[in-house]
Amino acid sequence: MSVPTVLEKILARKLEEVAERSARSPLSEVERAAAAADPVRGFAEAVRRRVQRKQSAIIAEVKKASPSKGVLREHFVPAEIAVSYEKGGAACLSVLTDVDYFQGADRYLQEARAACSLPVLRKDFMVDPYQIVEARALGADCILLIASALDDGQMAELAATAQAQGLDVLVEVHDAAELDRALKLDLPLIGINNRNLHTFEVFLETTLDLLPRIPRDRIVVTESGILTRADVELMKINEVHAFLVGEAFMRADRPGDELQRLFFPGHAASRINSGLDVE
Ligand SMILES: O=C(O)c1ccccc1NCC(=O)[C@H](O)[C@H](O)COP(=O)(O)O
Repeated sequence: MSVPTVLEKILARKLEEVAERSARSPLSEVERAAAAADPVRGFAEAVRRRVQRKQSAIIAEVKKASPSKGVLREHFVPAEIAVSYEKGGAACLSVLTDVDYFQGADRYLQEARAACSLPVLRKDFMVDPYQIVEARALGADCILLIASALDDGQMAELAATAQAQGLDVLVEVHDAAELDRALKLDLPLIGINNRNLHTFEVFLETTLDLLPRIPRDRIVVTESGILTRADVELMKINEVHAFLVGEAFMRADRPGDELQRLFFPGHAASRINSGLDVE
């Protein structure tokens, strides 16, 4: 028998977690909370608006720790980080809610969203429709579907639940076979994760290799391993304008300042947030 990878362990734990949570709060109760949640902020639209102008659309991640890197940030105050990201010119936030492997929490999403006006992705490992309704109840605007964690039937069911809840979906792939499966769903945001979630290897070429296979009506989000100005330039000269970035910002004293330095050097954040052309 082969040793399970970290992704496989995370997914096994998620199934237990869903069982525990639904025993504590039945679906009907979570559905009522979801129906009473604040109106959604358009996540895909916030990304699209910038990409159409060839401006960088940054989905800035709020992540205390990760399985591959351990603790990234000791001073971790999600509301403070969210404010800093908004000032630095982020288009959206991604907040880790997974407790066991990322030291995340549901309340981090709520605190980050309440502190700013940006749309928020619930960054977690979705395996059951319950978690999607829960995401809406928490105030999320978008959820993540990871193709390598789901079969076609599960992806379609989870995407339909998200749509019924009014949530956007970021569907994440790492290779051509996963991309073909993701493209069967009518979803505008395609995330290409440069990190192999089984081995943790990171290659930015993953995005560049898959790009030619993606129809022009989809928005490509390059995810993971963007650390330097050269990484950003490499993506931009290949017409990739949407980025999901965590580590580079989380290790900085002021995450929003680092965002601005990496993506909008020499420009005032007020111009970025007002939608003026800055690149
Ligand atoms: O980051 C990990 O170690 C990890 C392990 C297993 C599953 C997912 C994992 N990360 C999620 C992500 O892909 C990143 O948080 C996201 O793309 C940002 O990446 P980075 O800028 O490299 O922090």
